[in-house]
Amino acid sequence: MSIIDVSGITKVYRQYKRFPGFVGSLRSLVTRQYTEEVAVRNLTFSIKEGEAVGYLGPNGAGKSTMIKMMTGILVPTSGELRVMGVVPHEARQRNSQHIGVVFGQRSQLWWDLPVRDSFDLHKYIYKLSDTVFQNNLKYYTELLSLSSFINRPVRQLSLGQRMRVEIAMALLHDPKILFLDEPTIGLDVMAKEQIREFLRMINQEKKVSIILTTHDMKDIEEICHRMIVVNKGNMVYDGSVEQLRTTLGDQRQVIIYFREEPGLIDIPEMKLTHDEGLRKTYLFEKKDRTVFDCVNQIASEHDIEDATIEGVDIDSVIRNLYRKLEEDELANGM
Ligand SMILES: Nc1ncnc2c1ncn2[C@@H]1O[C@H](COP(=O)(O)OP(=O)(O)OP(=O)(O)O)[C@@H](O)[C@H]1O
Repeated sequence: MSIIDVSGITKVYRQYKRFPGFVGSLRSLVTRQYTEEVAVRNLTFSIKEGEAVGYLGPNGAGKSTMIKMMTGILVPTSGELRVMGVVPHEARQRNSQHIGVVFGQRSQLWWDLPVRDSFDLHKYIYKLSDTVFQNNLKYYTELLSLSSFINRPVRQLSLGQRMRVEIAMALLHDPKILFLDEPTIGLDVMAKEQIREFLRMINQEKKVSIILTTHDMKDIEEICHRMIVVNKGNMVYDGSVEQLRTTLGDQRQVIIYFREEPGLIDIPEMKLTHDEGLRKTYLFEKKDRTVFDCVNQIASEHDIEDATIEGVDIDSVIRNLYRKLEEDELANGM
């Protein structure tokens, strides 16, 4: 059963031109000249109950805009969007019963109040029964190890502690869907890992559907089965990481340690991606020859000390996809 249905959604931002100075500001009011920015362009997808979906794309691709439309904060310019049958911006309150939202860069907590008071306010706003509230508070306090700072004001918490509180709060009213915009941004490796483990658990055990945006591919690898990749408002991929690897073909990362500078290596299958002097990294993409064949040719023409051949990791898969998009744009003169 699908819980989110997005059909032909477009969001255009209108930015009014401002003229400088006092006279300018009057002119801005009168002329109302504007430019338009298409942040999301004719997107269609649906998300099923229990799915964990990574929403990816380079900076400015339109990820936050899409999340804001699904949570009802922004109104689409055109198209149809339903979250559990509800049009989010038309019924924000009803929509908020089904969803939890975490914005990594913006807190939903009361800065000067103890954590516990923010939870109490949430109980009041969502009209939670004492039983549901107490049970969930206990459950998330334990799972996210909140007890040592639950009576401290939010402003005294570390970023990692605050993120755990934000996530607990977003889940207190038992939402079916959790939206997270960059939940691990700025966290250290351990804190990231703790949050990923928790999200994986509530997705698998509590069947909470998860939609998250991130620039950290490990978040996707460890939490999401599916990823939607957008670029300049358009969808460029929807499927599993494995499928994307296959779609991009047989790619390998080849690192060669040369004894002396080799100059240009002119082999169509081998693209230089990282140049650190005598240590060079190439992306091998299969055309007519095998990777061993290509490395052998380089070894016969140059003095090399060592070479390693690896399958590409998920970071490289996405980097290669973004690079391909850029190359296509350049080729199309965009
Ligand atoms: N309030 C706004 N007014 C005008 N333009 C906006 C507004 N918010 C976003 N944009 C523009 O819309 C486009 C998409 O922005 P959005 O924040 O959705 O991207 P994003 O994929 O979340 O980016 P990032 O990874 O950098 O957070 C960008 O070109 C941005 O400049």
